[in-house]
Amino acid sequence: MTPAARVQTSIELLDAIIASARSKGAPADRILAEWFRSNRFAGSKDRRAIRELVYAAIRACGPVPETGRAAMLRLAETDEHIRDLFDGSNYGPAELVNEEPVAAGGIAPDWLDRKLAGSDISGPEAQALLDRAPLDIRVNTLKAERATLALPVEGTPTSAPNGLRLEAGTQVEQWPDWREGKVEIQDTGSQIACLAVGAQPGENIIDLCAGGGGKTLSLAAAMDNLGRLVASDTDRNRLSALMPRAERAGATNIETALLNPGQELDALASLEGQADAVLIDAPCSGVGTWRRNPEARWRLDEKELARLTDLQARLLDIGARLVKPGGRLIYVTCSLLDEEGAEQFDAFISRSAGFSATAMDLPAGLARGQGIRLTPHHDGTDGFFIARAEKS
Ligand SMILES: C[S@@+](CC[C@H](N)C(=O)[O-])C[C@H]1O[C@@H](n2cnc3c(N)ncnc32)[C@H](O)[C@@H]1O
Repeated sequence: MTPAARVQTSIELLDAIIASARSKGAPADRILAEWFRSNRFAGSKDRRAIRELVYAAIRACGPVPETGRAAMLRLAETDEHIRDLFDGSNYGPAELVNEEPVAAGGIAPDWLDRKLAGSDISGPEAQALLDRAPLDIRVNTLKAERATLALPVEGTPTSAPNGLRLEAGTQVEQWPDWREGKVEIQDTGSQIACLAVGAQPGENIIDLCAGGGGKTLSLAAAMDNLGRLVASDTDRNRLSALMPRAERAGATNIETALLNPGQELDALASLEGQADAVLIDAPCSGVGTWRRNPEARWRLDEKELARLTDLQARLLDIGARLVKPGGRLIYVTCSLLDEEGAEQFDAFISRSAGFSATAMDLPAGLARGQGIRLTPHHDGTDGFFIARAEKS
């Protein structure tokens, strides 16, 4: 493909991504994967170039752009080379006309910009939300040790005790060490959130929103496979990805529980008041993961944010019922908005007799309300709010 044809293809893909964001349809990654699958003439260099153009254009636009062409023209404002490719050549974008609309730049749609600023995310903190994310792995201590594991490439130790940072794009999933479960791909922020649980061998721990088990596997390793670790979620597909991962990781103390939305406690009734620790890695806006999913900021609206904050409050109350006296509840979101983080946790503490916030000794982050916040700018991790409460 010519460079101009790659730009035109990216414009068409951006049109599809914008329409899909508006209708809450398929995510950008899936739209790209499908296009690559059905257009085999695009070679690996074309695919890489198109992916980079599409994601750079998404990052360059704050609010949802009107069209893919307007989004590409926003990117072209910072890259003259792209502008020159609007030359009307075969398969390339049509020539520029006077006063063509250019999509607005910035960090996010205005309403979200204001919410970020209200949570002290502005300037370089806001800009860093759109950086490219690094690739972090966690050495699985059930099978290996960071100090002695010889990997195909050398990683840089991160602030998480078992973490290593690799060059973005490293094909970790092709390594024998990954297939043998010695390493897991996991952002450093996620690894640090697991440290906040303080999981110990022999404990009874519930990972209430376990999803595909990223944090569950980390907890199983901290427990050295001793004790009981219940991984629950309402999403059957995500939860079903967990056991094969656990097998690869050699994690043997995990059991899964599929929950009914709205009746979560039904499947967990026998565990009420029993858990040494309950981790609530709550569904959230995902602001802290925009580096990986920059188009997520075009999908969020105030109604969805309100739905998420209501769900988070409900999950906190459900989690609280499961904690035993003297046990702990750990609340985590990958959002940087206070209404999903510090304020949500404050409200929980205020309405929950017997629970009080406790200090955590984590290797990164800054105090935020009664918890700790990690940010891409300050910590070089995905953004997280992490807080812990103890039940008297
Ligand atoms: C942030 S993700 C969890 C990520 C996971 N802990 C990990 O580390 O890979 C939030 C999860 O909450 C789940 N969820 C949504 N509503 C829920 C509910 N009512 N009860 C339990 N889990 C729920 C979602 O399906 C999603 O998997």
